[in-house]
Amino acid sequence: MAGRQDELAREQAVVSRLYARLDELRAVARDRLAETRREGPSGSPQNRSERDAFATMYSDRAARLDAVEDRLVFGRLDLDDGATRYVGRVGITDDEHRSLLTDWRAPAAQAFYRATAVHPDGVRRRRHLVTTGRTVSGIEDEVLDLDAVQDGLEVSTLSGEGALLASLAERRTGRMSDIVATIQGEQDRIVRDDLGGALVVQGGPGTGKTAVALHRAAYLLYAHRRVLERSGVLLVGPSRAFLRYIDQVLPSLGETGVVATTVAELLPGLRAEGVEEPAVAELKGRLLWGAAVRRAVRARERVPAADVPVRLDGVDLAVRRRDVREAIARARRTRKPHNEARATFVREMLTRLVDQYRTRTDSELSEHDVAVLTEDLRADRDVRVALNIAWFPLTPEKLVSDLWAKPHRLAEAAPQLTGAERELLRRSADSAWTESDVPILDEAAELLGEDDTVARAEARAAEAERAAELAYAKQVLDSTGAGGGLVDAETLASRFADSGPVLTTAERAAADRSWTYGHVVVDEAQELSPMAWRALVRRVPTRSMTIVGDVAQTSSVAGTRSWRDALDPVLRDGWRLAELTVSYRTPATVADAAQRFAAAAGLPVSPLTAARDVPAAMAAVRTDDLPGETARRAAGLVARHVAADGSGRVAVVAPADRLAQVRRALAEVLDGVVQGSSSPVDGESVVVQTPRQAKGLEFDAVVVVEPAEIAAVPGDLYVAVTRPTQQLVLVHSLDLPPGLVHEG
Ligand SMILES: Nc1ncnc2c1ncn2[C@@H]1O[C@H](COP(=O)(O)OP(=O)(O)OP(=O)(O)O)[C@@H](O)[C@H]1O
Repeated sequence: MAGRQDELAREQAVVSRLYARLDELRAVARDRLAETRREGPSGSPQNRSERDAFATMYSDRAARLDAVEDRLVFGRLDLDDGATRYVGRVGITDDEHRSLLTDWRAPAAQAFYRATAVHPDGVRRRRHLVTTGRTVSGIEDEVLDLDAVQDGLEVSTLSGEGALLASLAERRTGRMSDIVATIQGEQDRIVRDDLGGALVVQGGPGTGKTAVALHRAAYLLYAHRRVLERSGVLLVGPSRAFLRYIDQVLPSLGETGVVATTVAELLPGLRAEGVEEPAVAELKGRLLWGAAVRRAVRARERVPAADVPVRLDGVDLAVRRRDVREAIARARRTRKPHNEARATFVREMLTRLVDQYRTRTDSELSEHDVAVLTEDLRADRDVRVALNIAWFPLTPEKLVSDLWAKPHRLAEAAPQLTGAERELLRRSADSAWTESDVPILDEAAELLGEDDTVARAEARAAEAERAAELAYAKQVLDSTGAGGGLVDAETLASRFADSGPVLTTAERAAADRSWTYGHVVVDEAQELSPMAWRALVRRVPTRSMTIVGDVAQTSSVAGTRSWRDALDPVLRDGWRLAELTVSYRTPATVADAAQRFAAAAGLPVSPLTAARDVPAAMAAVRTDDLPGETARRAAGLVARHVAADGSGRVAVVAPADRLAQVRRALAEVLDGVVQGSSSPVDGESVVVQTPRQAKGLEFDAVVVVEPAEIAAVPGDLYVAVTRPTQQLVLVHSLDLPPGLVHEG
């Protein structure tokens, strides 16, 4: 015992020293920030923007150092050569740049996650340090000794088992936390995999796909900071509620520059809040819309049925069919988007009308005459109308809403759809946009482009200015010796370039539909339709992606049951598959029942082994009073799992048409505790949700109401029963679906 106390004291001394150094570094960053700000708003514009850039750099650094307070150091490696290495959230060095703490993402930390007795990787002993605040409260050692394995002494395949199991047993708070101290070997291999190409991570519920995807984003930002800081990383999740559930993970890993969005929010400034039937979403998700939108755009580049007479200065002219045909062909040859190619079409037509005028009046026209005539023609109402009809300037919204509201437009664009399918898509022009409209709108935006004659001139001027700023920023970095991996010349230049508040890469990217990212992370990727894949892939020309999901949990009819079917059309052979097989969330009893159900229902399940079991993890109650029994059971779970400090979360997962009655019953039993929120992030201890709202989330305990009804979409029931970390209660009046054991 004394030995252990001594060890704790020794580790405490190291940990205290690391926190003291962290405090020093924070103070330095704050002092520099204060100094920069003290200089006030004087000096030349160049001085001011330089100061702004440094202020942003120091405040970024201060924010990063603040974010790593909790469990700053969590590991220690004792190496064969006698050296010792501490592993933590960030790298810390002393005044002389000697390493005190190794960033978990550095190559030197990899052995902390990967070394095993069979492959010790130069490690003699791995130590997990458990800290509470700044106090070391526990130590767990693993001696990587092959003899022990051969003697059958070391049987666990989990690394840092004690620390891992303790973290799995913790009460949930409604927010996801990082797993940096206990990442397992199979997860670490995914986290540190190469940046290039698309990596698909398939795994059953609770195998850590979301956690791994987020840690991988943090790892890539560390290992490829120069590339990714400039181009940015995009994270796509299934809903706003889900993004809020995970939004503290990356900051706790010291990374704040990731753009998080949903498919519904992919287009800046457009809100897609409408809802629609699954059958409509499925239709809109089909790949056919790529070609259909192209046809719809082409239909707005049209030769009139007859020549259109126009009159200028008493001279009769005509917008002739042949001229329109040739001008259209010429404009198309530019291969520019519709609205941009329109300038070529209009110029060509005006030239031909001037030629007609010259022939009709049999006159010599000076350069000046031609310029005046061209402008008069351009301003003439009849000419404008005739040219618009031939080449209509369009917004994506107008193009797509015409498809849904005007049957002839849809028939012309998507002739392969049946009459019944077209009828299904029909809706009025003022209907709200839905999530499945977004990829179609994106396709339209891509093909239409912008009418940007002015914008292009501005862009050229801005580009010249930016080149000058870049040169200046380089000079600043050289002369001050700043940089140090925190900011590069381009980032600095882009900060100089903004006259308003300094914008980060993430802010600029989020506001720009055509921004292309350096890496895209997609979670719950099985739900995406083929059209949504097209829209995402467009945003990452390098195809560098992390795609995580579970094809057995698919609930959207537009989603996928096979990665090959979903990805081959958009990524061809540019993707590779990795699998996660250990469930960290769900107790073994529950995981096994879920697997039996899924197999019986024919879902494409992945192999799954639970990391642990929990006593009395599962129960089923048959009743004629579903709402009442549900409420009583939920109240029991709240009493058991929600602590006085507010930690602990309980969910009731019910079919959509039962939510209201369940909420009412619960409100009676729990005295108004349930506010009707559908998100655990809002601090409520108990929430009532549909399986789809619960997707990706987790709770200490879950009541699933009438599983047989939820099983109408088997993936939904699979999701519902795999949400608890401790306890699952099935409340039912109908027979349970096959595989879910009744335990009374
Ligand atoms: N190595 C680990 N150490 C500690 N906790 C872990 C580890 N791996 C996963 N977990 C925990 O297991 C739970 C499930 O993880 P996560 O939500 O990432 O799984 P998932 O595969 O995305 O699940 P689903 O398919 O249901 O969305 C989380 O609480 C996560 O923190």
